[in-house]
Amino acid sequence: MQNLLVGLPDTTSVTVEWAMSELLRNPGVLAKATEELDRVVGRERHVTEGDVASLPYVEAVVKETMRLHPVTPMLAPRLSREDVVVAVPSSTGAADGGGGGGGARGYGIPAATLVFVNVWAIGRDPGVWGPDAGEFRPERFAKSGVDVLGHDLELLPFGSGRRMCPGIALGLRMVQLILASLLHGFAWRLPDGVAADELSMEEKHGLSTPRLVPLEAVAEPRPPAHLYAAGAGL
Ligand code: HEM
Repeated sequence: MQNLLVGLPDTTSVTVEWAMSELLRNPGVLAKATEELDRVVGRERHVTEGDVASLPYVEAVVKETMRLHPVTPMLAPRLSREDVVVAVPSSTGAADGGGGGGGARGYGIPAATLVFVNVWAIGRDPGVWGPDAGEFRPERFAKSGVDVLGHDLELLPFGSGRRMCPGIALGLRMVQLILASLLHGFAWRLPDGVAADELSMEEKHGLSTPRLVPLEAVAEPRPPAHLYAAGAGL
């Protein structure tokens, strides 16, 4: 059933809308991403897919968005095939596991248990991300090497293992390219009278987590007017 919930339009647009929301609430981050685009792409042409690999700060913005706002807060359910103890660092205060791991510290999970992995909670856990876990700070990825490819278990917006998202390459590339194009093509601000700290960040809870209320923002052209003609600058 999970593949009914995911796919291109919803997953990518939900992620881009959260990214834009965070950027509008964090003008310093928005300015830094825009500066990177001006430096790498300039203002005389549009962003192309080939530019994405040269935009590490935009990539970090996407990762930070996926950390705080994973499209599917719970991964597809798993069923444990055997007794297992999931080891955890002692700082989390987990009890001794009783699931067949010889008393190792961790969580004992008996065979045939339905397991839900809450990536939303993992992404906001100060025990994993530090005391600023609730802040939108793409810089945290500058030197960390943590990626969204399913190997780093603290960041699993596309899941992990055999059932991880088969659309990851397309989905990731689309989010990066759409976001870069929006930031490069327009100067963004909140509507008059809406302060950054007043912007609603409430989520609609369900199998996916879009914004509760649609984002409203004002866009003004940045590059020269002739680039907005159909097909120009590509
Ligand atoms: C930003 C974009 C996307 C995100 C964040 C996303 C996220 C996810 C997640 C979290 C899962 C569950 C993985 C697990 O439980 O380990 C999933 C599964 C899946 N995704 Fe995506 N997805 C995205 C884009 C796409 C695209 C573009 C496609 C298809 C073209 C796609 C097709 C699927 C399918 C078919 C599954 C079910 C796989 C299975 O159950 O074996 N997704 N996705």
